[in-house]
Amino acid sequence: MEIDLRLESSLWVGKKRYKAVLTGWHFQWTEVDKNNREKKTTLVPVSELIALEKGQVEILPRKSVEDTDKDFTVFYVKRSSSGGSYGLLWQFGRIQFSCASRALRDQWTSHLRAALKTHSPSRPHRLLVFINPYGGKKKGRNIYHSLVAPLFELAGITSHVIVTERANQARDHLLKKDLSGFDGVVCVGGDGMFSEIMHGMIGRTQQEAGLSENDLNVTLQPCHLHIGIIPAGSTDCVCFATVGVNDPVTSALHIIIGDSQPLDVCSAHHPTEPVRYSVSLLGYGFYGDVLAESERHRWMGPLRYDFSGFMVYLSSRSYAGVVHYLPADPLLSSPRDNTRCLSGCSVCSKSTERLFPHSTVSESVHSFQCSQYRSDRSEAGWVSVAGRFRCVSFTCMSSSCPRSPLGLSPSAHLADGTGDLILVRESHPLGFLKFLHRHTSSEDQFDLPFVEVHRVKAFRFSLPPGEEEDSLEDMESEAARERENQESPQCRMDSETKSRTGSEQQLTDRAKGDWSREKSLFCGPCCTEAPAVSVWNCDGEILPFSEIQGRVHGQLVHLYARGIEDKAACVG
Ligand SMILES: CCCCCCCCCCCCC/C=C/[C@@H](O)[C@H](COP(=O)(O)O)NC(=O)CCCCCCCCCCCCCCC
Ligand SMILES: Nc1ncnc2c1ncn2[C@@H]1O[C@H](COP(=O)(O)OP(=O)(O)O)[C@@H](O)[C@H]1O
Ligand SMILES: [Ca+2]
Repeated sequence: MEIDLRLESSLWVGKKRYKAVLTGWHFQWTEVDKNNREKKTTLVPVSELIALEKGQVEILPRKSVEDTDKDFTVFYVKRSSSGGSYGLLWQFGRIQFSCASRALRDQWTSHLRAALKTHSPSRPHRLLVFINPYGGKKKGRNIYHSLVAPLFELAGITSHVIVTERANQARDHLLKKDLSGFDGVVCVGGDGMFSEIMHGMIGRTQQEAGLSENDLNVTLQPCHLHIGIIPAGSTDCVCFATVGVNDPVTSALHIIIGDSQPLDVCSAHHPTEPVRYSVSLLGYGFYGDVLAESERHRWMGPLRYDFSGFMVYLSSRSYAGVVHYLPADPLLSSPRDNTRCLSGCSVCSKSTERLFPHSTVSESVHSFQCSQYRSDRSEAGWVSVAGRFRCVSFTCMSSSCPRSPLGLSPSAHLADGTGDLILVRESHPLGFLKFLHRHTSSEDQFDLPFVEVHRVKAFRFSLPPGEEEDSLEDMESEAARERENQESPQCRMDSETKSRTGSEQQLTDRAKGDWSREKSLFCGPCCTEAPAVSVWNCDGEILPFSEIQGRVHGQLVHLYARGIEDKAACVG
């Protein structure tokens, strides 16, 4: 039964009179001057009310200034255009109303509370918060306690906070500990920390569903707990690409009002390794090398990527490989259609209907995706491209971030069940610089003769025939044999043996995180040959192998976000 939540009366803010109206979905107030003329109206969707308190209340520091029995204070989401070129910043607005009587005040507060309950039902009440104290500029703890916790408290959210003491603590907690009673998980950190939490959540969901996540053919179950991201990392790409800004208060407000944004996830498989998941970047070649190089310069903080990017650019490497991909339906969208995935995106909404056609989400997802993928696994429809590449990148979303406001693939969609595969062939260094530089402006980085981009559902990358990768154990034992043989520092291998053992040694070193031998691999100035293989950058984590199979799982996780809001539509 629909409760009548409509209420209208005069209210006062200081000495000014306002006409206040609650329609159920919206709460609005309009200043009325002495001649009864209406002036500016503020309209707030009920779903964007943050909190409601009797009396006159301040936060930061939180105190009740004056608890008069005719007053109430409303906290709500207020938008402002960000300094950058992209999304909208959210701040909290606060207004104190005075009523003609205590009875009217109580009527307003009870109506507003009832409207909130009816029209904003999916707000979290209890959250599990993980803070990485070492992410980005190491300010995670401070950001959470000074900017976020007071807002959660105001909104009546209780949180269990864990400041991590080691890498993968959050992942292990999510895999093993009791999560009952929590409505969502909050990640205070960067993309690496988000990745850890995502791995924990996806793993836990599959465990509970009795599914083997390492099996490429298994259709994974979507996670039911939402993830909130408070940006406190180096790239903050997942936050930036799903909210439009990397601002802790904006993200906290999206969490409080229980926004929901589904997100595609790519699973990356290798025969001998556990599955890894990626949302922002699976990159071989340039981005793999940048990440590997940057690990040596972690002390530089976020700048390590720029420094390493510069160094790797100078090394001007390219790598041989064969890429196979399964194109997505070109009638639905294309990576070069010049559209942007914005809040309420119709391509993503249609995908939701396609991915989850019935009301019981889990059953329908399972049957639909299984049949879809079975046909995907046949070679029918797959396309292959061989060559030498400066980079092979795959992203499930635009991957916009402060470094690249439109992102790796500006027209990619957050939740359409596809990802964009970007192939950059060997080219003149200046051409590659042009490609990179276009990421920082609105110029089309795909409009270059050595670049191609494909919207795909799955892909795989292999080394050229005859150069396939052995298992890591094989490589390690071969590398050990090789080291024994190399007691004399002379350059004595024939070029074929050299490149083969060289590439295997590199992978072995990289697998162990040992980059120190990189230069000495090619015994001095007489051998200036570049390394034959690179590694994968999986959302900021090194995957120490070359051959990989990737598959997109549509809308596998949900974030407390709503996509990027259209500036023109939202700021009046
Ligand atoms: C000439 C300017 C070139 C600017 C090129 C910008 C490309 C930016 C693409 C960014 C994609 C980001 C995808 C996200 C990846 C993150 O998951 C992941 C982990 O993040 P976390 O540490 O916060 O946990 N981040 C990364 O792997 C970092 C990748 C960043 C690559 C930056 C490369 C900078 C390149 C500078 C080249 C300079 C060449 C100058 C030659 C004269
Ligand atoms: N307490 C900790 N000590 C060391 N590493 C941690 C800790 N907590 C999380 N990590 C790891 O730190 C890595 C980087 O974290 P992230 O928050 O993404 O920062 P950044 O954006 O600067 O890389 C993540 O892979 C995460 O697993
Ligand atoms: Ca997508």
